Amino acid sequence: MAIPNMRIPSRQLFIDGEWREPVKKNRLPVINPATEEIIGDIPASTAEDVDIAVKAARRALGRNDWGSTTGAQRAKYLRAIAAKVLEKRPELATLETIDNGKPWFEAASDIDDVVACFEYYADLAEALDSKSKTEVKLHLDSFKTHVYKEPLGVVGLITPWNYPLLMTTWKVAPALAAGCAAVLKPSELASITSLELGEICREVGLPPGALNILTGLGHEAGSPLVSHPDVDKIAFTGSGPTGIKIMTAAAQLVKPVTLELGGKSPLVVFDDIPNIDIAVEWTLFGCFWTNGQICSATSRLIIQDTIASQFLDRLLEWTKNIKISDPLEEDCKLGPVISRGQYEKVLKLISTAKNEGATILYGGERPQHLKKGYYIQPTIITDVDTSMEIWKEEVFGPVLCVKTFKTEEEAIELANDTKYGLGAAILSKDLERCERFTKAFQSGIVWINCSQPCFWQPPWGGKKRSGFGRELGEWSLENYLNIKQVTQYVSDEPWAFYKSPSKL
Ligand SMILES: NC(=O)C1=CN([C@@H]2O[C@H](COP(=O)(O)OP(=O)(O)OC[C@H]3O[C@@H](n4cnc5c(N)ncnc54)[C@H](O)[C@@H]3O)[C@@H](O)[C@H]2O)C=CC1
Ligand SMILES: NCCCC(=O)O
Ligand code: NA
Repeated sequence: MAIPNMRIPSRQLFIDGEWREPVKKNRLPVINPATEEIIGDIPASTAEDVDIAVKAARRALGRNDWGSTTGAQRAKYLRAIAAKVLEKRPELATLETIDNGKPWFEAASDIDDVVACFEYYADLAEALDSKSKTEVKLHLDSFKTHVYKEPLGVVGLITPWNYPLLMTTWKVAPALAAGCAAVLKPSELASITSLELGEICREVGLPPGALNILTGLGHEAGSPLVSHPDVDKIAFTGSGPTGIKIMTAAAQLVKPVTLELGGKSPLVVFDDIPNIDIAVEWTLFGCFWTNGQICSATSRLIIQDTIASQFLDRLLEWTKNIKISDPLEEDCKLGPVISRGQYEKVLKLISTAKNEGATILYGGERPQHLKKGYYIQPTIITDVDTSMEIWKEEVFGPVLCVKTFKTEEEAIELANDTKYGLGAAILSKDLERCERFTKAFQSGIVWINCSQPCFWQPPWGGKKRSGFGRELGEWSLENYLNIKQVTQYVSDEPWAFYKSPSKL
């Protein structure tokens, strides 16, 4: 497949079904992390734009062309969006790669997931019609109670940069399926493909105001969205500190939030693995896929001491074999991290690990052959102590730290030794042991004999400092529905709680 060359389309904000210049007319640069060059710009929205977008969303909910649609009618729009995304797959993949830095073939596979997600939520939107009013059986005949599932209202969706269009889709697809009107604020570090989703919605004729897209900085656009009194809910994916800020601001308005935050997930490897190369590859994929910028990365390898030396030797050979290049090259397997800020943050975490006494077994620096771009070698750190920052803090870069264990109890203790609780993985031939670990892992996601595969049907999310709420599957639809119970008195008899006054 020839990778198309692309220029960044120049876009405005997408509000009320059309492109609108931000009130303050500011714009932000778009930087290609592989070249460090400015390749375009995006509009910078502020509180004034947020207010205009929220009003447009509220109007959409009040109009028949969106607010009173059935799930089946909304499904048509979702399927039309899916078809358009598929049609534009090569161009969207290229835009994703030059904006985010992920290898082109990974970006293209993200776009496939976007298509599947919109189609999946179209099916769920259709199915919603038969579930939007259900009777609840009571112990009394004089009353009838029904439960209505209705759109929650205007929802604010705030997304990160590591899977730009996919994380946007994880929120937009279920929100639209539920019949909400959405205001999306993608990350300023990778907004291009989310703006292209606006163009796709315009082309398929999505009713104005159903989806509004405001690019801009977190504190200038995201924060006013969270605090806006006419926004009914916030769904957020990003860092822990920002999640805390969002939850604090939302609490002032008793506004519900779902938070998909960071992680420091373990990968436990036992010496009974049937094939060391299969186990080594899952270990690499679990931490170095997406240029290492995965919220659920299994960035802590916990390996049984009986196999550790042989496993690490093989891990080194596989790691040296990873092709690090411009992500537009066909067989690139590791591109740059998202930004200079992230590049410096990751290198700082590595140097702190060294200063605290850990060993950089491999990597830890800029690859020699790449003088430009925010590239960091895939890095393996050993002689790690549980008191070290590299063991405790999320790196969000291609950095794997390693500890050994002797017994199952020790492995479980090490695996759960984290403030996070997103994912956890175990590689072992003994499936009863895997079952024991599944129960013992303090996480929302468990992988057995693999790491990272993520599908749109099961729930996605964590516990502890990884946040709460679930994305994907039917679970995500619930995030955007209001559950209303309706109780009707169906008897002709008086209620007779009070003594009736003398007859009229
Ligand atoms: N869990 C995940 O999937 C992700 C975790 N991260 C973690 O977050 C760290 C920082 O990355 P960032 O992109 O800066 O994440 P971030 O959490 O700062 O930003 C994520 C989104 O929140 C918005 N935002 C920032 N401050 C806000 C505020 N006060 N109110 C409302 N919205 C706000 C941003 O504009 C962006 O759209 C990374 O180093 C990584 O550790 C980053 C991206 C994804
Ligand atoms: N495979 C999707 C992971 C989602 C995230 O890193 O936020
Ligand atoms: Na960028």
